[in-house]
Amino acid sequence: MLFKVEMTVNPPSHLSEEEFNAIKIKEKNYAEELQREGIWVHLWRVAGLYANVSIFEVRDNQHLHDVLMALPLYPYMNVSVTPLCQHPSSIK
Ligand SMILES: O=C(O)CC1=CCC(=O)O1
Repeated sequence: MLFKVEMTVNPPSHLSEEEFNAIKIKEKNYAEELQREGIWVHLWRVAGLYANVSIFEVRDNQHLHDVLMALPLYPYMNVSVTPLCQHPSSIK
């Protein structure tokens, strides 16, 4: 199942820069692992914003939920999920 996931990061004011940077390193490692596994299929920065647009390929809704809940930055993000299906004019 394919999903578009939009994430906007809201850096918390109660963490030091060092503490927040440590979470960002964990997020990067987790994102790279999911990309290697073929789960995080696309990861794009939204120009001008601390936000991304991503495509996830997962087994089912529960799998997507588990993947997103495990994001180290999850407590500091607004996340929006949109289910995708085949477009009738797509040649893929
Ligand atoms: O910077 C972001 O958009 C949040 C994020 C997702 C994966 C990652 O490494 O950072």
